[in-house]
Amino acid sequence: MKTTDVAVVGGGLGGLAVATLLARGGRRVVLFEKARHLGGRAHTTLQEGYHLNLGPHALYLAGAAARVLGQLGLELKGRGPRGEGGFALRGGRLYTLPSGLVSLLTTDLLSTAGKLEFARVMARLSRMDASTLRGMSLEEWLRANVSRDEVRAPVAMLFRLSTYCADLALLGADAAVAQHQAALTQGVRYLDGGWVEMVRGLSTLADAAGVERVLSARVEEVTREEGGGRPRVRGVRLADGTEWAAESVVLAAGPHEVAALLPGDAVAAGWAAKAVPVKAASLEVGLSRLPRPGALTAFGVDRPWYASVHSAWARVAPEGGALVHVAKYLGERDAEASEPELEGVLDLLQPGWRQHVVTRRFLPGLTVMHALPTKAEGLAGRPRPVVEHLQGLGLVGDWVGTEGMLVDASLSSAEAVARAWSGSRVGARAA
Ligand SMILES: Cc1cc2nc3c(=O)[nH]c(=O)nc-3n(C[C@H](O)[C@H](O)[C@H](O)COP(=O)(O)OP(=O)(O)OC[C@H]3O[C@@H](n4cnc5c(N)ncnc54)[C@H](O)[C@@H]3O)c2cc1C
Repeated sequence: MKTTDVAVVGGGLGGLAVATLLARGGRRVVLFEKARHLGGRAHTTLQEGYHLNLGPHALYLAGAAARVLGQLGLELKGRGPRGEGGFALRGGRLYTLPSGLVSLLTTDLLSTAGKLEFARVMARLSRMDASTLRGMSLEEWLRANVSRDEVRAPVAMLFRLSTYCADLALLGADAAVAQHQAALTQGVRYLDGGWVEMVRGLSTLADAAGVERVLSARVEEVTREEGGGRPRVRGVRLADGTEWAAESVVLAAGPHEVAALLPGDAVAAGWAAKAVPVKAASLEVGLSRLPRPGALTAFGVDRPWYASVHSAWARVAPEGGALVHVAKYLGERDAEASEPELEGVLDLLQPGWRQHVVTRRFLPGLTVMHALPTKAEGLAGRPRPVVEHLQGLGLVGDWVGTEGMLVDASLSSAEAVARAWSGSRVGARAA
């Protein structure tokens, strides 16, 4: 049997980050990834010179991921929108936003009274202590705090944009407001070369720290033993039968995968049972040129749509070409999207785009986040990164820990596991 100090299951951004942090702390770390390549949902495909992420991806510069990447020493190039070329989309019509989303105040999208209320709500949101909103859904918060329907719709649109969630009746207001504040404080960055650059950067740092990686290696089960009252991990067993002994195991995968790796574990089964995933449909289009160079983003106000010319800010298309992402935020009310529906959004933003298509891809049901922080539980109710009922087990992912959503939660939980296990031998066995 092979041995290591820590076995990390999952080679997405969360698994790579936790493996690097633990290896830098002096652990022997082996990372197992079932796919042939690292990256998970941060994978980017190079198609005809266009760098296609799995849907539109933006790094929140004030979020936990940017903080952890900075601490690791990873610099990522790219830029984010500064408000130019933006439109609100309502009733099949585009409304110009002369200087970005704040300029909802200057369009004819809202009445004068609506503009005043919108400004008041935005100011209030930026100052709020999000943790006081625990137990309330975002929809309840909107109903209690925004009196006009014409204002509620664009405010809801901003929340969809920063959280990816369309189910505002389920989404906890604490998590949503914290994410909205992170998105607005310093804005976002689209990455040159796509999110695979983050994967490459982290994987170089992991190599330098001495992490051993095993690709095409599906872990089938976390092996366990009774240990003086509380059970503890013993290692992992791979699908090909190979066993690794490890003092600790970090599962950097989704809740259903985690439950499958821990058969008979009622706590893990409970995490999977209650997880409400956040889904999106995505149409990516590589164009030889943009028919309307000044039309760069469209935000759906009455429909959960979003379109953005990422190549206007990041190097993700060949010289002269353009990469456009169109997405639909899926939820209970709008559970599906068709390709023609998303094409229709692009028809509004970039009429004539069909004549310039070089490459395209439609992905109807991507999992953006494994579990949305619910009204009942909020961020505080998510599973903890260091698991209590099974010694030596850590969890990393966008459904774990008390900080952030999306990749911010993944990297925050990676940091929390590494911090908790630093200093002493990770979950060391009793002598
Ligand atoms: C359309 C879309 C848009 C997004 N936009 C944004 C955005 O704008 N901003 C943002 O912050 N985030 C965004 N995200 C989310 C972001 O991509 C994820 O939060 C992040 O990539 C998650 O990383 P992870 O390592 O936690 O999980 P994953 O990337 O899912 O990695 C898990 C890995 O574990 C592996 N694995 C699972 N089970 C096993 C097993 N048994 N054995 C071995 N390996 C296993 C998988 O193959 C996978 O590689 C978006 C996601 C999508 C889909």
